[in-house]
This record gives sequence, structure tokens and C-alpha cells, in this order.
Amino acid sequence: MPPILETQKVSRYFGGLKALDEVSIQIFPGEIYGIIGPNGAGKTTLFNVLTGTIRASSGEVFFKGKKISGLPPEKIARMGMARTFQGIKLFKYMTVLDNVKIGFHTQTRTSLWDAIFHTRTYKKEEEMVAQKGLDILKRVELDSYASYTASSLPYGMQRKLEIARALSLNPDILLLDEPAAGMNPRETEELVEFIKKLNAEGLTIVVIEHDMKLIMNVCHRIAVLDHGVKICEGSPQDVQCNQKVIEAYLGRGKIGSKRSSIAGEGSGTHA
Ligand SMILES: Nc1ncnc2c1ncn2[C@@H]1O[C@H](COP(=O)(O)OP(=O)(O)OP(=O)(O)O)[C@@H](O)[C@H]1O
Repeated sequence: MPPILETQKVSRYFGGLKALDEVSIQIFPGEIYGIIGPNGAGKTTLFNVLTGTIRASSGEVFFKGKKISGLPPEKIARMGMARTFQGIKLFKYMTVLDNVKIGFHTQTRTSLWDAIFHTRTYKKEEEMVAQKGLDILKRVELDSYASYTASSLPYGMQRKLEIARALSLNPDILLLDEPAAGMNPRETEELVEFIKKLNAEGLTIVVIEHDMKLIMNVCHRIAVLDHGVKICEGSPQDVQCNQKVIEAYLGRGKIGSKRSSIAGEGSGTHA
């Protein structure tokens, strides 16, 4: 089976700093693929290159067999790639339903004229969008909160709402940037189940996360970045035992003493 998303020797410089150094990854349909690494390893830069938010200095990115390097993010999103960001980026004062409805804007055809004069096209599309929005909220079990303002939801639910909004793009692949950041252990456990459920429904998922318990619990395969270089890739078991990974996380000479922090023992373990 060909990869759904692939990078070939992607590098990215920021001035003299090489944030990504010839990184090649292949993500296959149906996978949950984790990207981990110490702070500043290049994880978010890789996400930004994948989604078109920033350009690679060299190398290529392919999505569903098509070269996407250089395309604008909205075009890549329309091709079926959705993402969430580090930190919550909801419209705080809008309702839960409106936050999800916004995601459909790329798919509707009403003009400003239709909106101002409430034409039949506008009304029909509004109803369709509201229904689709409710369907998505049902899928993530937030439908009973549809009329609440986004900011009134507990933190864990707000993060779920962000994922719901990303799902409104009807993506083939979903990229999650530190989805568990700021969550308590119970919220993180619910998130693990939620990610597994979305994956079981057929969605390919890529996740950056510092919470090792989450990563080791949900990912089929994991890539480890260190100083912009992919130092290891494999199953959670492979990655936990890899000498280079242990060294990257713990510093040379301390191997073994804190291996549990990579193994994700205890809840909410952060690397
Ligand atoms: N826009 C930018 N301008 C200059 N340097 C940048 C920029 N974005 C990232 N960097 C640098 O590139 C390196 C990789 O950063 P990146 O944010 O991708 O790492 P990360 O693995 O996501 O880190 P963290 O886990 O802390 O979020 C860091 O040294 C960072 O300071």
C-alpha cells in the first residue's frame, strides 16, 4: 500500500539553524503515527512543512501521491489534511456549534449577496451546515453542548471541540499538535480512547506529543527527532529500547536511570 503522506529528505533552515535535517517519513493509510523528540527537536517545524504553513528549504512532501511542497495550506487542507495547533485556537465567544460550522465554509457556495439577502440558497446551505455540524458534534459526543459558548466548556472538551472543527473538513488525515497539553490524567485517558475511536473509523492520525503514556498507548509507529534529525523510527517497543533515543532524552551517561520517562510509566509523564 502506498503511503498517504510522505516526506523525502526534507530540510528546513532558520538562518543558520537546521531545524530539520533531511527528514524522510512515510505514513500509511489507517496508521496512528507519532512524532516525538526533546524540546526544539523540530516536531512542530515538520508539522508546519507537512501542512504547508512553512516551506521546506529542500526536499519534497507528497500527499495521496501528489507533490504538495510549495502549495498553500488552504489548498492542502482542501485535499483532505486537517490539523490542530499547540494551544487552544477556538472562537471563544462563539457557540460550540458555530465553531464547528466555520469549518464548512470551505465547502459552501453561498455568496455575500446570498448571505445579506437570505436567499433560498443561503437558507438551504445554512440548514445543511447546521445539520452537518450537529452530526460531527454527535460523533465527538459534544452535541448536548451545541449552544454553549466554547469558553464555558472544561479544558478537555475544548480540545475535543478543536478536533471536531478539524473533522468538519472531512479529512483523510488528521495532524494533532500536542493534543494532551494541559490535560489532567483523566482527560488524557479520554483523549486516548477518542483518538483510537477516530482511527477505528478509518482516519489516519499523526500526533506530536510530550506525554509518553499517550504516545506509547495510541501509536502504531513512532518517529523520533533530535536536533532536526530522525534518529529512530519503529513500534513503541522498538523506540523505548533504542539507545539513541534514550541518549537524546536523558543526555549521555545517564542511560537506564530514567528509562521509565520514555516508557511512559505513571500518568501524565512528560519527557
Ligand atoms: N520561525 C522560526 N524562526 C526561527 N527559529 C525557529 C522558528 N521555528 C522554530 N525555530 C527553531 O527551530 C528548532 C525546532 O523548533 P520546533 O518548534 O520545530 O521544535 P519542537 O520539537 O516542536 O519543540 P517543542 O517540543 O518545544 O515544541 C528550534 O531550535 C526552534 O527555536
